[in-house]
Amino acid sequence: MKRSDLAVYFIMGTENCKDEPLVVLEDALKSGITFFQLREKGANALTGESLEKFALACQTLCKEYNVPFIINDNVQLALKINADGVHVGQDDAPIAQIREQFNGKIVGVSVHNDEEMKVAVEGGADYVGIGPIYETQSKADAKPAAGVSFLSKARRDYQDFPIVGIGGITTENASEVLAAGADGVAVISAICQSADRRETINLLK
Ligand SMILES: C=C1C=NC(C(F)(F)F)=NC1=N
Ligand SMILES: [Mg+2]
Repeated sequence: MKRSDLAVYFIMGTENCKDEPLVVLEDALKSGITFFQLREKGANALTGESLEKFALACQTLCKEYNVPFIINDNVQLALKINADGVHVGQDDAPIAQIREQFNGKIVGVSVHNDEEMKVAVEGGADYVGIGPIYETQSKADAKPAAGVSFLSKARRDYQDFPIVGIGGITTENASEVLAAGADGVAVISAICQSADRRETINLLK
């Protein structure tokens, strides 16, 4: 993957959309998202067969638009349906183990400090997600908003490593995240709730 692939990283699960999720995803793909992550969480999250079917439908749409299809956390599902990669947090399996299971695929890691960043980079992650930059509505157990300070430091320490910012990012504050050194922005609500996704996506770049 290229750093520029991270420009507009849409993340979605069935809980994030009022409208039909697959309709939202196709509209987002048509409108120019560059990366997609299926993040199925919450009380009414799909599981088992219905989750697999939904994931396959998302994967088919992403293939049609030549956009990488990443699954959050669910390593087994990502392997089973041959997703383009997986995104894991600090509470998931160690990067070395994930890296081995996803040979030749994309492995993304959430990091919040220098040590986590070092372990992810040295462990072979393809990109890191840094956040929450701003207060987020989309993650119940999010850490407090950290602003761009750590993102800026990570960029100073790793000048060429793929970094995406996440957490409360909108068309209003995306430019600050990019100015701090992110290769792109990861968003849930800004795209799910948009009335004009093409315009929204253009304003996130
Ligand atoms: C908790 C997360 C942090 N970062 C990212 C990404 F933007 F993909 F890097 N995804 C997540 N699910
Ligand atoms: Mg996680």
